[in-house]
Amino acid sequence: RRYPPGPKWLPIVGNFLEFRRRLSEIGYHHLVWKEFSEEYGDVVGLKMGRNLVVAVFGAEAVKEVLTREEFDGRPDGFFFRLRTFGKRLGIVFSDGQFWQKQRKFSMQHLRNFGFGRKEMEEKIEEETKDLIAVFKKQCSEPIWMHTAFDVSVLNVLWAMMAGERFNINDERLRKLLKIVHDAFRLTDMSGGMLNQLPFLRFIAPETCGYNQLVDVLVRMWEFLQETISEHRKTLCSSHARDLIDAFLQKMDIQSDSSFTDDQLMSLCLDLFMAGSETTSNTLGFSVVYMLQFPEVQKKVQDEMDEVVGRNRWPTLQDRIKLKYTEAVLMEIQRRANIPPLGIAHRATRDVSLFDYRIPEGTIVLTSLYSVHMDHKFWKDPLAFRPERFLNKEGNLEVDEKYFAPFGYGKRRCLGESLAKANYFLFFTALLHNFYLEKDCDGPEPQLEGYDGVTISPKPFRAKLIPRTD
Ligand code: HEM
Repeated sequence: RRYPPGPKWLPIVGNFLEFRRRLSEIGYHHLVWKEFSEEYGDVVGLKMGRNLVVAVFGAEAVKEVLTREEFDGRPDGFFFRLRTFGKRLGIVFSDGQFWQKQRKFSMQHLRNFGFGRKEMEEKIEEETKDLIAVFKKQCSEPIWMHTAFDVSVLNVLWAMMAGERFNINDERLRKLLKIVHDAFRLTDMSGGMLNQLPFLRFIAPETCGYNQLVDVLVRMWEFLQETISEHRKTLCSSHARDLIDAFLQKMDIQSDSSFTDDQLMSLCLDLFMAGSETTSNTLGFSVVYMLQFPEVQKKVQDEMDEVVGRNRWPTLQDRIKLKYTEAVLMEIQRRANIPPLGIAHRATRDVSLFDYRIPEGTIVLTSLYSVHMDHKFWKDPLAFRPERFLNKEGNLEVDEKYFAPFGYGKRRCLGESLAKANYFLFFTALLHNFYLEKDCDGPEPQLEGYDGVTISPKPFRAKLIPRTD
């Protein structure tokens, strides 16, 4: 068995230069990979600097990788360790027993603090009320919408993690979230230039993104350190107020050496980053789609008026009846492909995949984009057509093999229930309260966003017209 097909490797850099050349023409990492798949098939093998990188395409191959234990590893290397003090820590880029333990701990304690339960919904409702009130105050002018949900979305997670919330206009947090957005645009899922050719940080620290990345990390560490120190000072051994407290208590019992100061910081960093960026971008794009497809916006509002009425706001209990609205939310996720390549996996031993041999340590990328844009299954994948998720009777019909915005398998998104609840409640609250219209004096809202680990909406404003009827 042989390594998957791909372009010829050059000494030292492998396919690095060819990838960069294509990227400068095409503009998006996932579309460069798509081009490779058109030339070489559903399993493509490259060498990027020192890393072997295999990418898989189509529902069959993606599901195969995401459900096989031997692909449950995460990449290692300079870029991935930079975030976590040169060690393999955190939850997103750790693996093996360490990851299993940390994932279980985080899930269990987030649940204790409301995650996936009624308390979470109540918390989201509070945040939606607050955000809508801010919009109502500001809506005489068009409002910048691409990052409008950032703080509110983070507040829901932060309540469970750190027991606090931020004012929607909190300047420091807004700045922090802005640099997190920028950081997501600096690199790509294979670890980017810094992982492939780490010596570049000495020769071209600016161009390879090293300086900017370190700047983001230092600011994040400072912010998290303050929060953790505050918790340490006021910790009570018999009562945990939030996830940080629960972690500190576990550290104090000293029953498990994987619970350390560095790990607490890394865990917070991972949850902060994974939890804020993806959901805010999805909500940002949902506004773009509603501006570009006003007829869909109207149908959502009509459905909500009929099912929920005008006397109260939609709740999670209404979801089951708001079928068209749910179909719209799914279609936005399918079409916008916020994490187009999911999160990189790693082969934990030599494995065979279909007819190919994948050596231990190979980084494996799963093109969720290719699943959502599969021509055979979706027929017209580029079209924005929420009805594709509804059957003849008007009921939701989803084939999970072809719709996997949160991935599958053991490394499936840990925040899925929170993300879905946030997405539904913020979106419906916005459309319940306002008609959304384009701001003709501002930049046109773009369906295609900025490239990066996650695709993010380009800046745009919208006119929010209160629905008074
Ligand atoms: C719409 C919003 C979101 C989307 C589309 C999304 C999508 C994903 C995807 C595709 C993965 C990778 C699965 C894989 O490795 O194969 C992932 C992993 C992850 N997500 Fe999310 N996510 C979202 C929101 C959240 C939120 C709110 C949190 C916060 C709690 C979160 C935390 C994580 C974590 C910690 C992982 C890594 C899990 C692991 O490696 O075991 N995500 N997410």
